[in-house]
Amino acid sequence: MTTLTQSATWKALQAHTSQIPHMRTLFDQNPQRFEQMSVKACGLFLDYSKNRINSDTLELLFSLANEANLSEKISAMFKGDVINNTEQRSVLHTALRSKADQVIIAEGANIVPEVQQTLAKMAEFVESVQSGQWKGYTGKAITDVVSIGIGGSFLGPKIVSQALRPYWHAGLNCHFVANVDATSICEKLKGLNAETTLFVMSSKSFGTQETLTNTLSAKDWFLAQGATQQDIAKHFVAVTSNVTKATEFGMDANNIFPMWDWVGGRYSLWSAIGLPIALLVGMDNFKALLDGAHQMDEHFVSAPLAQNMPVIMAMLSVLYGNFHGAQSHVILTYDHYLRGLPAYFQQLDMESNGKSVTLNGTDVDYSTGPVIWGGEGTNGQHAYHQLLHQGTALIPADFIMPLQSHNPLGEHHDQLASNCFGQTQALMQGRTFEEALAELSNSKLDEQQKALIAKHKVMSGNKPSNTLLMDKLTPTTLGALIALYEHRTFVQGAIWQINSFDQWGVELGKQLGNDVLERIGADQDATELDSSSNALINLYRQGKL
Ligand SMILES: O=P(O)(O)OC[C@H]1O[C@](O)(CO)[C@@H](O)[C@@H]1O
Repeated sequence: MTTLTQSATWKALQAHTSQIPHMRTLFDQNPQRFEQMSVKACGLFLDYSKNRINSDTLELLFSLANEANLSEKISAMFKGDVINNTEQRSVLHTALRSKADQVIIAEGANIVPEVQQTLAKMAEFVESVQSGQWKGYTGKAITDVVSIGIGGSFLGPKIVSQALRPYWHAGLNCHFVANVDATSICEKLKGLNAETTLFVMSSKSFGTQETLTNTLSAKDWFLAQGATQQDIAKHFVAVTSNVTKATEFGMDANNIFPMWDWVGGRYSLWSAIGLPIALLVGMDNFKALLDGAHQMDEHFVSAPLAQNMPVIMAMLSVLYGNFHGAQSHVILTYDHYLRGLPAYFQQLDMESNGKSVTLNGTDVDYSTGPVIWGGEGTNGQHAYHQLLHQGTALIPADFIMPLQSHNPLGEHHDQLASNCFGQTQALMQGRTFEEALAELSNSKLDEQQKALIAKHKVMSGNKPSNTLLMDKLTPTTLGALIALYEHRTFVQGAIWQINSFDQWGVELGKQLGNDVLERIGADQDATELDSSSNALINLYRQGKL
């Protein structure tokens, strides 16, 4: 048994949460609830008043954070301590958005100058591609970028580029390939012109099967269009921490942008892995993105726990996961440009906190990371919101919305906002049997039928949600928003005493995948695995059922 579940605060929270009244009552009891339970930081506004909390709950949650030595753990990360203990690595994605004059030490050296040099190299490259100075093998400017990478080397560039669509440089388009399924790359290459296409291959390790295979296929395609081996340097660049492997693979040394072991894949969009973003939105906007994240870093390290946005959001998630039995958390973006964010936060949180042993190897006896999922509003309202309102699972929700649209059109944004706020209200207050019955008062149904229908219309309410607002979706507010969720994930991991920065489960999948690939290519049927795996491999080898 871990000491966490034996602590007095843990037990006090267990007792306390069962006595918290319905949120309707909490709002009736305290007219100041919104003012007291909202916080503004780095261009973001968080209303967390629609949660199953009162001041005692918050006090207990912050005690839990203090007992976990949260402040010490935060400073350990920021100063480069080796907190990823299973891979013996510092965790310094925050250094990627630090100020140029900061000194941050990893493995005995100040890493800020390298970060700045890489940003300068990116700036030079971005400028030359955007201006048309960078020419393809027939002397034409680049019109299309194909970004090849997977996991953090895909989701960050793709989702941030999508979110910053209004900032794209005219004349450049970007296509993202991640999956090893040939359909993905074949569909993306259709219609592209090799003379004007630039491939950015992103792989921290330079050893990921999908990315290597897709890059080789991209090279084959490029050469098949009439280009020669010497032309490759004008059309292929790589981002990696394994420069040796990239050069051995055939990448021109001048076309390699470095990154480092102290940056986790799912935290890497701030590094040169963000090159496709910078190519699309320009270096000034990329730096504004970094600046937004830096602002959130400063808030995270300096704000007291009770006003610290990432800490508040993390502790609320701990509350629901550990004391109310919630097993999933939904992210609902009320902005079409942010439609990819749930997938980004899904990798960030689930790859980080999907763990079941503590840092020192003890089995946890409490829930850790929830299932993260979601989508864009209002689409979800006509689909899975039904379960949020009336299902048996408790699913805390984050609603995210900019106050101003990049595309103001008639009443669209008013309607979008009213749906967003209306949903949080409905989740919180629900509908009682009496209210449902009253709504049926003018119907022609008899009393028995009315009672039956009313029963089906009851919504218990008391469903928690956060509402996150920003003036407008800009590179800066987006940077702050993503860093907010990074730190939220970190705080949860700190409470649960797990390593949020390794991913051994994912690594096993890679290993077994390679093993199966060998068996698929072997001369004889597979016989050494379990009967199901053998049979599936052999069916595949036959190519038909
Ligand atoms: O950048 P790489 O080394 O190709 O890895 C890609 C992704 O693979 C993972 O290790 C999981 O598959 C992620 O953490 C990482 O972002």
